[in-house]
Amino acid sequence: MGKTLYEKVYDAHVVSEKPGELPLLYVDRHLIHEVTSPQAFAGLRDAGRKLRRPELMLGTVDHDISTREATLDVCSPMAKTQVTTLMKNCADFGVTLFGLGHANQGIVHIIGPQTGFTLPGTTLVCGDSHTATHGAFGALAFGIGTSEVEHVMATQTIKQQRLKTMRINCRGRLRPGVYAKDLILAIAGKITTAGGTGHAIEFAGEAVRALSMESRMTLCNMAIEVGAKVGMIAPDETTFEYLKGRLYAPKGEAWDEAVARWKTLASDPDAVFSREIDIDAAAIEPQTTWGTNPGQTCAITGSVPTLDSFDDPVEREGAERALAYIGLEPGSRIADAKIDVVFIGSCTNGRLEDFREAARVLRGRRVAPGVTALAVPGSMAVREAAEREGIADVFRAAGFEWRLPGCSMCLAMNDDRAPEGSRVASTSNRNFVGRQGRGSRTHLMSPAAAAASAVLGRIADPRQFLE
Ligand SMILES: CC(C)[C@H](C(=O)O)[C@@H](O)C(=O)O
Ligand code: SF4
Repeated sequence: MGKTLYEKVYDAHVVSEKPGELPLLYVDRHLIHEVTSPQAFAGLRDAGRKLRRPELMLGTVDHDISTREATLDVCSPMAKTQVTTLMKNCADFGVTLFGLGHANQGIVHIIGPQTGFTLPGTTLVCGDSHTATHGAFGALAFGIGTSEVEHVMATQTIKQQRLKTMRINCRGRLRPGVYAKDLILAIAGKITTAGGTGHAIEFAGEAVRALSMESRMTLCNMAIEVGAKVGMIAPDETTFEYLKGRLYAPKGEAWDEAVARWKTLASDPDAVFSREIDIDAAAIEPQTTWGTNPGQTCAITGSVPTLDSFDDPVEREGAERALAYIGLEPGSRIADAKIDVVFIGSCTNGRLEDFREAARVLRGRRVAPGVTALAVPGSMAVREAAEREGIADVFRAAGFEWRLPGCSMCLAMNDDRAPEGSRVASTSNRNFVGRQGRGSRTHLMSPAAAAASAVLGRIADPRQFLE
């Protein structure tokens, strides 16, 4: 029987497997950031241990740094401590760090791919739940806890259960004005936030093959939001073209060898998945969330569900609670919801393509009066490229604040917080209660939809602004 992409990468990394114990996997790549690494380094120090392979690690600062200035002076005491601790740890232990102001600094899930640190067929871990993003390259990538971070630092291995496999076949092509973000929100709406639990998801089908690498990352980024630790896409010419020539990508003969190897990773035609799901990608409309988890979605052209539409009493009660928090009437048109804040950024949608698409909507238009709009590039490289292309000017002219890279209002650990009670059109991945600031209310959507919402001051379909 053939193997799936996930099984091929998993099996190639098993170091030891004993009855009654979790298999031990070799780790090829380890990304770290300021929030989940300090205790791990401290544990290592206490035990008098060194890093097993510091050259396989890469660090960045992203979660609680300021996006106004690239200095620690304007950061919270907590951020100061975390960032300076990471700087010291990386210096002491010999880890490359893209620190504040560094040309490669950015959100951890953006800088890995951008530098070619993320490669097909590798195992990649990070103390961060959105590590599945890197699966877009055909890497087996997943988030780990802080004690596991320490284990990887000391041994370059991790204990990891074999997951069940799920293939999501995305048939047809996404229509213009409909993006990878809409696809993953539609999937979340269909399978719920628990649909992928215990599975490694493979996104496949014509719609996925047609996506750029940046869009594929958006898709895999949110695998965790449907309950799966892992989301993968088979590497192909799009993948190779993206990686070629990047800082840490193999060069010369090693590149040709690597590509030949990567071409063998795709799931075999006779591979069997534990579960298969079909999605009609061509039928998807722009999506947004109406509730407090990413599975509570509807079409932007549609309405918030009525309570009668829920058969399951638990779901119905959840919807009722979510709507009370979000402040929307059951059955109301979602496009009537007025917004106060717009956030374009995060590891879901903070890449160049995202800003390009939003700029298509914003060119020659203005943010509606009373709306605060933030554009936060996912990395310094994204920011520079957007400046060079004139995109940054489009955002500024429209009335957006054009910031420095970081997680920012995705989780509001720095001072980018949506005010209490405000409604936010956001390109991030989580719409949990209070996620973007205490009492804030989040609607997840694509960058083009967020830009359209900024212009109209209410949740808006981007297609009306796209020629
Ligand atoms: C801070 C970090 C541990 C967290 C995560 O694991 O995802 C954050 O990135 C998030 O998105 O909530
Ligand atoms: S941008 Fe948001 S989701 Fe991504 S790593 Fe940062 S906090 Fe987590």
